[in-house]
Amino acid sequence: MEDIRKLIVGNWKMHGLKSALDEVDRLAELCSRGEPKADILICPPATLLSEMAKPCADAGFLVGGQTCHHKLKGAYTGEISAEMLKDAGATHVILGHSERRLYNGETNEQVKAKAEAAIEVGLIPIICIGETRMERDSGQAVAVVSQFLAGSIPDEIEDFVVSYEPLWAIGTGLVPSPGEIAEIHMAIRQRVGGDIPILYGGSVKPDNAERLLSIANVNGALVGGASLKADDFYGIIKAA
Ligand SMILES: O=C(CO)COP(=O)(O)O
Repeated sequence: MEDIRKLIVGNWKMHGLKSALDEVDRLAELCSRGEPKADILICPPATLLSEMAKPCADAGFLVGGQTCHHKLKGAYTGEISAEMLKDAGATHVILGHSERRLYNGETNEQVKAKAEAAIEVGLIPIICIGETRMERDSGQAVAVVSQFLAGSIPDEIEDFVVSYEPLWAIGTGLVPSPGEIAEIHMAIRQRVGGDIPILYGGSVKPDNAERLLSIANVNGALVGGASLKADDFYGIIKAA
């Protein structure tokens, strides 16, 4: 368990034009100063994926998608298949992010089907789960997260990543206490076994990364806002 290599993921969400490639160059320069002790994965908007794949590969970074369709191909206007992500250079795909569950109505069943599509083409799904503030305040956090896990993870799956992202911590500057994070990550660990990386996401910043990444069973971070600027993201990578 202790030797799971840390994975630091930048989820750029709907941010980033071609000019954002400068941030990749800057990050590459910062990371070239020492051997990173973590795997670094950047999930840009799909429009940037192909273009970022080469500079990222040169710098030793992985690239990934932010979602994919559950069907491998077909008449689904506007959608992106897992195979297209893979073809563009992706190794991973974020699935079931709370923003997609919230704004696109994604259900556990859909997340599970998307994960199956991802696995079929050789992508590693990063399955996101987390509770609302109300669920936490009413003592249901562990139960909610366990329910998400049970519903979103395919039965026949070996290689995947789980990311615990409490909804109330995303973009708010709020983070659960170390004890609260440890409790959830332990519950996830008990369900997924010893080899699966479990990330924490929600207001991870350079100044709290070291503390968050030292909590038991926290094997990395899923970073939103602070992944957009290379210097901030590097601050988090360094902490790992
Ligand atoms: O949603 C997140 C990453 O997927 C977290 O976003 P922030 O780091 O901006 O809180």
